[in-house]
Amino acid sequence: MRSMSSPMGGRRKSDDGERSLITSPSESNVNNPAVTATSATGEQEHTIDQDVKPVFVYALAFFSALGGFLFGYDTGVVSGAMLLLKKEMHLTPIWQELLVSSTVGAAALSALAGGALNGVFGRRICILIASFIFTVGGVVLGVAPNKEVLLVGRIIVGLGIGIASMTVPVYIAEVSPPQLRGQLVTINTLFITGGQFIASVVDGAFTYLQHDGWRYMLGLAAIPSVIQFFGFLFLPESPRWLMQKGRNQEARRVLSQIRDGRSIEEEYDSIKTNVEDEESGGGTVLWRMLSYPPTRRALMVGCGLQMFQQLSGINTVMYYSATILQMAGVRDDKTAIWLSSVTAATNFLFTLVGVWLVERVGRRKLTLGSLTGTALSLMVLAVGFLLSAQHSPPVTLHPTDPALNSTSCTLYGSCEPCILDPGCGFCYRENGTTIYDSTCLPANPSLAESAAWGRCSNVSQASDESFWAYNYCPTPYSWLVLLGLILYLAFFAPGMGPMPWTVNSEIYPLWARSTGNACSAGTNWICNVLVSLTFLHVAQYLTYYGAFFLYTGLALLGLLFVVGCLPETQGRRLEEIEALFSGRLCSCGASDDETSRNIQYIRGYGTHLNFGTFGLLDKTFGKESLTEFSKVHYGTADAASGIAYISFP
Ligand SMILES: O[C@H]1[C@H](O)[C@@H](O)[C@H](O)[C@@H](O)[C@H]1O
Repeated sequence: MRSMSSPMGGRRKSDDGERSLITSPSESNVNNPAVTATSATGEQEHTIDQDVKPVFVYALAFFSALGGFLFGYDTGVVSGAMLLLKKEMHLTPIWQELLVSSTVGAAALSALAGGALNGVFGRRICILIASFIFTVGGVVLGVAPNKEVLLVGRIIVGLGIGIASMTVPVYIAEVSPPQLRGQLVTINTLFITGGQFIASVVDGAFTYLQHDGWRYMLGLAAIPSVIQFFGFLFLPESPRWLMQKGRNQEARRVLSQIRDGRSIEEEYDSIKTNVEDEESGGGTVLWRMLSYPPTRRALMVGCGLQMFQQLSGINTVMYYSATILQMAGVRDDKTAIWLSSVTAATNFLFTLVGVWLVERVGRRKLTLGSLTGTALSLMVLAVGFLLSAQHSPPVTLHPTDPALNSTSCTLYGSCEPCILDPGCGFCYRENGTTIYDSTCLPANPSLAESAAWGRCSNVSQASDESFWAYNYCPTPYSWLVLLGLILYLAFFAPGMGPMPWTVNSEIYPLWARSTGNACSAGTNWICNVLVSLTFLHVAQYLTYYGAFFLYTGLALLGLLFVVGCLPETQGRRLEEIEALFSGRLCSCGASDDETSRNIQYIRGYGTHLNFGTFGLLDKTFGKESLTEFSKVHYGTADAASGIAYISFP
């Protein structure tokens, strides 16, 4: 038996058809002890669960979201740690890149493997494994004697991040009541951005400790992971997973514990029916997902959202924020690091706006609004870079030293092409807004923080006020780029940041949930590696403004995808969401506007139900609602349990 849904005419006011559907069972159906309806706005769910104060669920969400915090902390802390590490361990650019991207690469692999782990061991054990791995990784990084051990530590930490990133949203979604689910899962992304923010503050604080500062930066992550580990020793497994494993008594106990002793019968029955329904399939889960249209569509929507999250360039913007700030005139390294934490704080604060909005406007509108703003801000960033490039200061000094003959740096006539060549940087003096005595010089191959040769080769001791710009050009249009950066974060963080995680945690039926989340989280990490590793090359070939126009185009493509394919999942039970994907792919979103459509789920309990016959509907629900039910398109009832699901054309 499969739950069904479909549109049912226009949105009605609460005093007409919709209300009659909801109220009629209790008013007129004596044979039918429990009938509930859920509207697209989740109104009825609210009346059922509104007064539940699930304190315990908040505690579960908090301890789980520490996984999100570690995800954010470990991905965020590395940029500051690298500044110190590259000096102390004399890291070549290859090693720097390895230490940064090994974590993300390992996260991609373990997120994909996390699906199987989740299916076998359950959510709780997976979170325990992830926090254990985080702790080991933190300790290894903190005590690492050389770069090889550092690399091992970074890979270990990445393995933890991958498992946590796919398990935590699933766990939170499965323990939350429907009307709080979006908010609680979004809290996980709040913790991710919170982790990134704290990491930037820790980076700022420990840069003053030139020797071994990086040990504290990287090692401190072991503290929250130990807290999470011990917290989870006392927390329960997801009742949905327990039922899937046939541990029904345990599931009932956990459900009543997390619902603070409220009646759980209806929820328990609904999960149980869903589990029984799902046990019938054969073959691997991924194969079953791909061959069953609703889960195939859900998977495409889930992976598509994660892909567009990364392709709209969040990590490039985060990574590039220090450089953008340098363009804006912040030359001192330490100030740039501190100001980068302002960027991370903006990301965090606006994710908070997302937590507030998600249950008010729903996932679809939030994602659409966020992605529209993100595309526009990317355009502002691109135009800012374009104007900066068009007004790029010329090279005025052409030193004739023979040491320069072997480099390409002498070929460039202005700053823009010079800084886009990874081997060169721009050395200049300035007087107010006037740039003078400017040269394109080879960069110091290991540090790139100074020129390899001549003026600017020892910038900190230069008495003549020469500036060394390795990957930016001084420009009067930096304000536009800064504006683009702030707008970008303000729009991205409430919607495109958290919604891909939130939506993925709720669009798959139970049997496909861990595999679906593993695939989508894996897609997120793979696209993350792709975008961050290619950014500098893309910029080299397309220039910075070209790169940002490219991201604008990708964000616009993402917008089309969201408009067409993302249905609203707000307020629905996880067991009911599968029905949203029963239509053709990318027809679900387009017609699923709450204002033009009203989806209803009617679930009836009782031995009298037989939805094959409409006459019985009349008897069951009373005359008043017959007009609505005459539109019934499909209905099934399980004779044994007496639970029926019907849908409307
Ligand atoms: O949702 C998160 C969040 O937006 C982070 O800021 C970003 O770094 C991650 O890649 C993303 O998955």
